[in-house]
Amino acid sequence: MVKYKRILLKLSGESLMGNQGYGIDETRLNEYAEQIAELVKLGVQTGIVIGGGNIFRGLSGTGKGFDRVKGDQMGMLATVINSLALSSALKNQNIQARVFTAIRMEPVGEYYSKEKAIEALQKGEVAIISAGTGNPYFTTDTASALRAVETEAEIMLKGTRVDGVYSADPEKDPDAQKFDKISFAEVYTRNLRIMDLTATTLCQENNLPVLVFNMDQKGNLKKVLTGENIGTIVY
Ligand SMILES: Nc1ncnc2c1ncn2[C@@H]1O[C@H](COP(=O)(O)OP(=O)(O)OP(=O)(O)O)[C@@H](O)[C@H]1O
Ligand SMILES: O=c1ccn([C@@H]2O[C@H](COP(=O)(O)O)[C@@H](O)[C@H]2O)c(=O)[nH]1
Repeated sequence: MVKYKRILLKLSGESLMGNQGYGIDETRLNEYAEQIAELVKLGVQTGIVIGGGNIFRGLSGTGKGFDRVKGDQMGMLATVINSLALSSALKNQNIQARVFTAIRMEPVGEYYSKEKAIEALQKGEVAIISAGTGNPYFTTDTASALRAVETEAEIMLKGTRVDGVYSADPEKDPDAQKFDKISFAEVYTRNLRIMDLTATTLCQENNLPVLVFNMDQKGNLKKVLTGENIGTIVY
């Protein structure tokens, strides 16, 4: 018995590089694909948005003299690369996946529409929705929130490399305390940056709960779906 019928899974691009420092680590990619395949076999309708931080982020480009809009477009293309890699890894697990792109670029992927993505989900195909929102100055957290709301997902699962939301960034503050649950209002008042503010607002305004959990630990995705108490729920 699974807890959710339709989900939107946000994967971190940065996690996809494993210990390499750049690009895609095949071991990590295949581990993600195995975890997702388990879910699909349980009948969970699965939409996915992947970040691009393992390849390029627009903001870091501006520091090197890139035009911000061009840099963001490069970042969005990075998410397409990650999405293609994931679709290929899922195919190796005998899972049907369709890559949608927010920027038109057939035959690399199908141009995204809510209807096409929902149709894929209803057929039991994984809908990997890439190229962010298609617009600069956003992030893939915001794209995830947007696609979750559009595709009527019950929850956004933010699979990341920390095991939940903390009172401060746990990668910087060893004394940070983990929350089991936290309201969106408290995320604002405590200025917690597990997602950017645009994404947080979109989730809050549309009553979309977010579960933050460690995706790099094998088996965690299934635990989330079978109702085990891991991660932090933001409501
Ligand atoms: N209060 C907090 N609680 C937990 N994590 C936090 C907090 N504040 C900042 N973080 C950071 O947020 C990161 C998770 O964000 P995310 O998974 O989106 O990573 P990313 O590097 O932005 O990936 P992407 O490549 O998708 O952009 C964690 O690695 C953690 O360091
Ligand atoms: O809607 C969007 C989403 C993303 N971008 C750009 O892509 C990179 C990679 O995404 P991350 O969320 O940081 O992993 C991001 O830094 C932006 O430059 C975008 O412009 N619009």
